[in-house]
Amino acid sequence: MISFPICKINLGLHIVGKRNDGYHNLETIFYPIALNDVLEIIQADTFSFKATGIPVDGDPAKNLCVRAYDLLKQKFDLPPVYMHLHKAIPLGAGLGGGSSDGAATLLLLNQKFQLKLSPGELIDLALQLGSDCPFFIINKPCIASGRGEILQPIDVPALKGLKIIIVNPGIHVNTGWAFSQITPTAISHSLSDIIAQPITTWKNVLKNDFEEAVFAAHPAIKNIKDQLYAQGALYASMSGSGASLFGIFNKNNIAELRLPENYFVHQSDL
Ligand SMILES: C[C@](O)(CO)[C@H](O)COP(=O)(O)OP(=O)(O)OC[C@H]1O[C@@H](n2ccc(N)nc2=O)[C@H](O)[C@@H]1O
Ligand SMILES: Nc1ncnc2c1ncn2[C@@H]1O[C@H](COP(=O)(O)OP(=O)(O)OP(=O)(O)O)[C@@H](O)[C@H]1O
Repeated sequence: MISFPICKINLGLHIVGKRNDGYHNLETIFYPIALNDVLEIIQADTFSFKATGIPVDGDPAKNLCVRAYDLLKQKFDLPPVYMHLHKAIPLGAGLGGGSSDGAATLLLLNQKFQLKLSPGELIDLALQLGSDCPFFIINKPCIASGRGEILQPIDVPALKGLKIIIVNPGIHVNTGWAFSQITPTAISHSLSDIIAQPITTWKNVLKNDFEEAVFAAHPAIKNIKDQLYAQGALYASMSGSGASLFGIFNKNNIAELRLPENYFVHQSDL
């Protein structure tokens, strides 16, 4: 069976409080983006995992696909499988690519071996893999709170018919470090009220709390946001804890950005 794990951007991201378990409560809107990896799972005589495409760092046994399989294996008598992950989503980019692969593995195995896990049970398992993982069980625009697992689907009419450009400069921002730089504050504007307004009103009110610290540490990341606005973006922001930036444009106003050749750039319709 094959699946196409997509990625996400965050429309607004507020860190609202530090929790006793070391994580933070946040409020954000997850928006799915049509940039995807490919994951194939086939029943086999022995377990194996192969990754191709953009190289994934670290121990393959800790890949989120393998961790998702192991998590289900603790609960169910799963047969061995061959898993092939082809990576196209940049890593450690604030786009949730690894989380999406982990969630896709849970969804595929649930379907293939008829495990009958409900969406709520899949979300609980996904949260054990990472805070961004539960969203990828749903894969529809959602307003999120808690660590990101309290999810409410939401319509974002302001984005209909527009185009997105994602730029990743390949700078790695450690997520734990980014959270450690934030002093949590109570949310002053309701995210759902903001995104119900026309996109031209978002610029000064829809904010990613990580930008200040990440831009201070990496001026090259801020420079991309400035370029996106200079090229006519209706709205531009960093996604997650970075380092990807996205700009939202009218279809007839696609940016011609002057970026270093090694930067990753993706364009798609919203
Ligand atoms: C920044 C976001 O991408 C926004 O969508 C996510 O909150 C990050 O989610 P993620 O990459 O799945 O992160 P995790 O693997 O769960 O956590 C990495 C580290 O980030 C910090 N962390 C993460 C999520 C959260 N709500 N509070 C935190 O404090 C913790 O130090 C944690 O050890
Ligand atoms: N399937 C996978 N795809 C990508 N990275 C993975 C995967 N499995 C494990 N990882 C590890 O997770 C790290 C973060 O990758 P991911 O693409 O999920 O970044 P991200 O969405 O920006 O997350 P973070 O916000 O934690 O940086 C990678 O550097 C890699 O070591």
